[in-house]
Amino acid sequence: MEHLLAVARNNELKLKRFGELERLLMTTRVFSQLVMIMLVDFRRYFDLDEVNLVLLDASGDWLNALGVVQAADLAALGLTLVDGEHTWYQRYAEDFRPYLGKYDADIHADCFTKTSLASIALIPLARQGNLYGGLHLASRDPDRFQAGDGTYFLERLASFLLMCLENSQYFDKLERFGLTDALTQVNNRRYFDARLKEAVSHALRHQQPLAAMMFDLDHFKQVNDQHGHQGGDSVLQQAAKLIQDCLRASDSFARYGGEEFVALLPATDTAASVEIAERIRSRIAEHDFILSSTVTLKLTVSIGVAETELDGIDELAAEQNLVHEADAALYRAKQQGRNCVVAA
Ligand SMILES: Nc1nc2c(ncn2[C@@H]2O[C@H](COP(=O)(O)OP(=O)(O)OP(=O)(O)O)[C@@H](O)[C@H]2O)c(=O)[nH]1
Repeated sequence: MEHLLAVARNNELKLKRFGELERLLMTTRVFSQLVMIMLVDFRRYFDLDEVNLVLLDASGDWLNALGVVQAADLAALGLTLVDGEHTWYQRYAEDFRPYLGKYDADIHADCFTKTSLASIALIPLARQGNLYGGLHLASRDPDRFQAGDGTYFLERLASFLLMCLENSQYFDKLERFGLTDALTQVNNRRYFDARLKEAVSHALRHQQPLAAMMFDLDHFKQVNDQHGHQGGDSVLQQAAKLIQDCLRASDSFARYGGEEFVALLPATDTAASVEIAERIRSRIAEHDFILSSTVTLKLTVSIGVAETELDGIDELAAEQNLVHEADAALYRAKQQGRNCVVAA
């Protein structure tokens, strides 16, 4: 009797705590925070030895929601974004039912990083015959997950998680509309300011270089004067695309205002960024900007490059200095006659 009472109390406590976790998941709208709850809190809550999350990301939406820097941080905690088919995908492809049972390194090594695991649960995140990812739970206790255990709770958890993840993506998209420049469709200043904070903090933490580039189209006023504001708008759109195409996916690029653009290049020092800036400068100079079927024009760009200090500096000062120095270098490029790259 005593024992039954203890079990009942224990179950009640578990349900109450799970209710709290569910509420937390439901009210968390930011994708990265949701992932943190799934990777860190789940581990603690379910007393597991490893938790990993795989998300199918063929469209790149999840990666976009995180940004490359944050995606790398979460990857270290157990998030894998998969842009195509993967061995684990075939694992679920048959019926999208959870697998509970023994951990076999020959079969399951790609789902976990630890090797001393005894039992696992591989839970597909699926709905209506579509697979979106998988949650992988592992324990050193061989009895923790056993073939034949009921999977109702895990399947219910998986569909709940999928709903929360999708919701966070809707919120991210809504937010993103406020972070995109309407004319050029590249990121706007607000986006850049947020990314600058993250990128500087990451650079200081990992003692990795971080470069900034400021771009300003030369004599842009004349474009407006000669071809009208619409002509100027079209040039801005083409220039934004040209510059963005020269940058990596891990770089952050934004319209800073007017005819000024800015880029952040993680893990890139001054020498490498000057090379990249030089490539962009000559690409713009060579480009025929098309204004109509009969009118094209040539244009140049001036570029200022700077690299963040890594030693003895706080984050806020590093952010301000980086932008200020790139801007000062750009000013010098203008003074030196335009159509050139100047490093701080
Ligand atoms: N068409 C268009 N023009 C813009 C936009 N934003 C800013 N401008 C124009 O960009 C021009 C910037 O001119 P200035 O700052 O004088 O510089 P500039 O003519 O580019 O000369 P330098 O920068 O010194 O080489 C101004 O005429 C602004 O009106 C925009 O969204 N569309």
